Amino acid sequence: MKYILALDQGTTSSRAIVFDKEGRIIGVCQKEFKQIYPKPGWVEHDPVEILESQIFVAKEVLRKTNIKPEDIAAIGITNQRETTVVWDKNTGKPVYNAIVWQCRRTASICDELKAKGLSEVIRNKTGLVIDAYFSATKIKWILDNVEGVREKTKKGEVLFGNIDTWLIWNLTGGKVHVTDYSNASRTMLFNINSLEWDKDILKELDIPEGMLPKVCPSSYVYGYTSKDIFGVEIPISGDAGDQQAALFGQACFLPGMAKNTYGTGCFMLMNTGEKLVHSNNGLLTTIAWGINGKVEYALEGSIFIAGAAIQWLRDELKLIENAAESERYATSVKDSNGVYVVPAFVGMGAPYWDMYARGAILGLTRGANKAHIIRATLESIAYQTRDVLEVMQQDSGIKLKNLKVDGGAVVNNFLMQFQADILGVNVLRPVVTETTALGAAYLAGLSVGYWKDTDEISSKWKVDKAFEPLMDERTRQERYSGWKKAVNRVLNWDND
Ligand SMILES: Nc1ncnc2c1ncn2[C@@H]1O[C@H](COP(=O)(O)OP(=O)(O)O)[C@@H](O)[C@H]1O
Ligand SMILES: O=P(O)(O)OC[C@H](O)CO
Repeated sequence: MKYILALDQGTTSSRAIVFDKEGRIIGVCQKEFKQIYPKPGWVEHDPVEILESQIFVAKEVLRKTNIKPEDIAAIGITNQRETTVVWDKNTGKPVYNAIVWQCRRTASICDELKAKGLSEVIRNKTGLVIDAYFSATKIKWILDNVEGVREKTKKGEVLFGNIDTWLIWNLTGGKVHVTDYSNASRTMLFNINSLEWDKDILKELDIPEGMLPKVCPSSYVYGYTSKDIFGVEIPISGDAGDQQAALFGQACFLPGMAKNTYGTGCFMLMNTGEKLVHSNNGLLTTIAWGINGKVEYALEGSIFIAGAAIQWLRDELKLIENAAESERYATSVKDSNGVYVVPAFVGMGAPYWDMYARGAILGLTRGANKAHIIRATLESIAYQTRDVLEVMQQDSGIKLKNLKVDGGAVVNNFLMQFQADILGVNVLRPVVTETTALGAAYLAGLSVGYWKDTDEISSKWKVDKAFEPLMDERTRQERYSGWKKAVNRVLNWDND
């Protein structure tokens, strides 16, 4: 057996990547799917389209690379996290569209939980801040609002899963209903101390435990693909939320090691080992992975909109034709001319946690042009990362010298250089930037003996380019304080 197949089900596209034993990419296939916005602030996906696109790219990458399914030693799954699917166990059909992590429809349910004084309890149990981001209130919304679903739930006919669970269930022909520790820790229903679904929270939200998947390690044989998909049964032996998978793919195996992934959103995670560190500044405590009989934790700063702001420039404002063009415009001007873009399109995550913040362009003067707005949009990704890095250093007591980066937007050299400048920290871009898929492949490969251990994996990490800070300290502080001022203007905007 020569290869591992990683299925990376992201917010905007499904990807399948084949890796060899050196952790090199042998082939990639990607398919975008529909984003559904039924109302302002609401975001949905069609779970069937997600499944079909994922199976399509998996078959297509094997076809393109001429690799036989027999030569795939194992499949690793990684997924956009929190996104919630509820389906009928008998028909296999979703009872509603997937409610996406970015969706704000359950903000009022969260407000009620906060008003009941549950913030502290929920933080201690789950490591999370009460927010519409997580699966718990999304499940409740479906049970309360989709006709007939609560009845079916009572009869045990309905299952819940995040996208990993939905894929594994379907890939195994409806046999296996599981998730892993990292995904479970994003539901706001999982007790990260006792490693069990939390009965008190389930009761509070009126969610029956029977519809939840079994929680397993992240590197583990969950089941086998049904024969009608690839013609052979392939073990599915790795599963992790995409941000935790990226931490694994970046070989951040030791406490204090951190990475930042620039995709639709931006997610910085720092490994804290077997120690569960609670943040006082708006970071999340989350499970990094469960492997080798133990669970390890991470601190996380979640930024909701990063690369998605570049898609907004392309699709809504039509200022650019493709994402790569943003770099050309940004470098065509010497700075943003005082313009700040705050892309709080779905509220703001860490460290602000404001469900009611909304986006804005600030600091406009008559000289402000398209290039300045494009540049300011890219800069907003770097500023948000600084917001998170500052509290990460405070909460962990660790001063980072280097930040490992990955994800679709790190090809943008302007963004990476500006990031190093605004942080005052070296930014290290590895050769393989598809680190999410790589992490899922590593988790899958470890459990079937394709790779021996994490030392073997660490030896494969290689830097492509190191971006060193060039900006002087005074400029850095001036620019950053402008950002803080801009953020203050948009907080709590939509809370009438
Ligand atoms: N050259 C670029 N400059 C800035 N952003 C980019 C560039 N290329 C891609 N992106 C952004 O990266 C994101 C895609 O990254 P990816 O890791 O595939 O995301 P996801 O897994 O969230 O779907 C998109 O939001 C896109 O706008
Ligand atoms: O799809 P991505 O890569 O933007 O990741 C989304 C995150 O998992 C949301 O928590």
